[in-house]
Amino acid sequence: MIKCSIIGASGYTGAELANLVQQHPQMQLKGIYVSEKSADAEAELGTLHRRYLGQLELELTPLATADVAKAAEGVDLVFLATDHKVSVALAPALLETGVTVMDLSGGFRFDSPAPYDKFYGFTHDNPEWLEQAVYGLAEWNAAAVCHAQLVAVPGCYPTASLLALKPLQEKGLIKLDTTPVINAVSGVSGAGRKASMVNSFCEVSYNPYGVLNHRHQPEIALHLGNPVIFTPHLGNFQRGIVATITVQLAEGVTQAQIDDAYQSAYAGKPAVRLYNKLAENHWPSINGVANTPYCDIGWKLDSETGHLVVVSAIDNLLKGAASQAIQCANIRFGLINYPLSKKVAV
Ligand SMILES: NC(=O)C1=CN([C@@H]2O[C@H](COP(=O)(O)OP(=O)(O)OC[C@H]3O[C@@H](n4cnc5c(N)ncnc54)[C@H](OP(=O)(O)O)[C@@H]3O)[C@@H](O)[C@H]2O)C=CC1
Ligand SMILES: CC(=O)N[C@@H](CCC(=O)OP(=O)(O)O)C(=O)O
Repeated sequence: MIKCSIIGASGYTGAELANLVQQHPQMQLKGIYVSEKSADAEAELGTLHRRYLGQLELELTPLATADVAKAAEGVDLVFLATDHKVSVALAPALLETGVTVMDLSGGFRFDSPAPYDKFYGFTHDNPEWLEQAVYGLAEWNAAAVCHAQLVAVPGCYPTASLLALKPLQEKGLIKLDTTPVINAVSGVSGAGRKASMVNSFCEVSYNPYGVLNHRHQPEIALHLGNPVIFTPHLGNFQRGIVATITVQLAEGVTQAQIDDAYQSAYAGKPAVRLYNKLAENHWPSINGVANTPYCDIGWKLDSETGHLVVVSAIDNLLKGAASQAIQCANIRFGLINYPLSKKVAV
């Protein structure tokens, strides 16, 4: 049994994680934490998130930053489901205890501090751990995740975008010096549980935001190895992301090469479901992935112009956060592939 604790467990991704850890046949949930002065301190998780009423009965323990090492006592693995700045503040003391850390924030997704000043609005003061952290895109980085003490679980939009684009990039199918264009829409849970004007019910519309300056643009570009134009949109639904991506292919790339790129990249990778065997008018959708750990990918080539449209869909709280963190933990500790293993019911 891998013993786990979760810091930030009352939030949207933290609660999903708590549920997945509790259901995991080879994991044990030892502690769930919130900030020192949290309004939710001592509450049962199932009373905050009623889907889990009577199932998640552990109480949320308040944790002072200075005492964070307590969350590592007697456990093998700590999940950080906290804001970027909080994760950067908490991770070093946890790592010093020798525990493995899966961080769901963007606090360790880059290999240098520079993007933090420009895109995150704070100065990163831990370049050593930035260098050591492994980017946890589970289908692509398993060999490195296997040995990592600190895993930076990718952002939700980057997960959808990278899983769609990497098969093309790795096979050299994207035309040199061109920039894939990613238009993506996310449900409101992507903004977290804390109330704000932006995610207030009456304010949410369908609109772009972060145009040409969203922090996921450099994250996608870094881990793809190609610049991208990324435009996120806020949708008036709870959870899920659909990314519609337009790519200019290299001269002469055929349908067979594209199909082969996706099939060979994701053979034996049950979290990714390919739509090319479905009828032409079937595309990945929010309904197809919400509340599931899957990434669905479909594509269509315009053979006259060499443009490819790729559509990728995930649940932002699962494949975009909690279930991808569990996939990384499974890889790191050699566990069964829960919740994707066919032997275990989800
Ligand atoms: N929502 C999403 O779709 C995705 C989110 N992420 C990232 O995952 C992280 C968590 O996101 P999300 O679940 O949405 O966030 P929420 O705002 O829903 O939850 C944040 C959690 O952190 C707790 N917290 C805040 N400060 C501290 C602290 N100092 N010590 C301990 N706990 C603290 C909060 O509780 P309290 O304030 O009561 O203490 C709460 O439990 C973020 O970095 C986010 O960017 C990544 C991918 C997708
Ligand atoms: C709808 C919404 O607000 N989404 C969030 C992305 C959430 C996510 O992926 O988190 P990271 O911050 O950990 O990268 C945003 O655009 O900021």
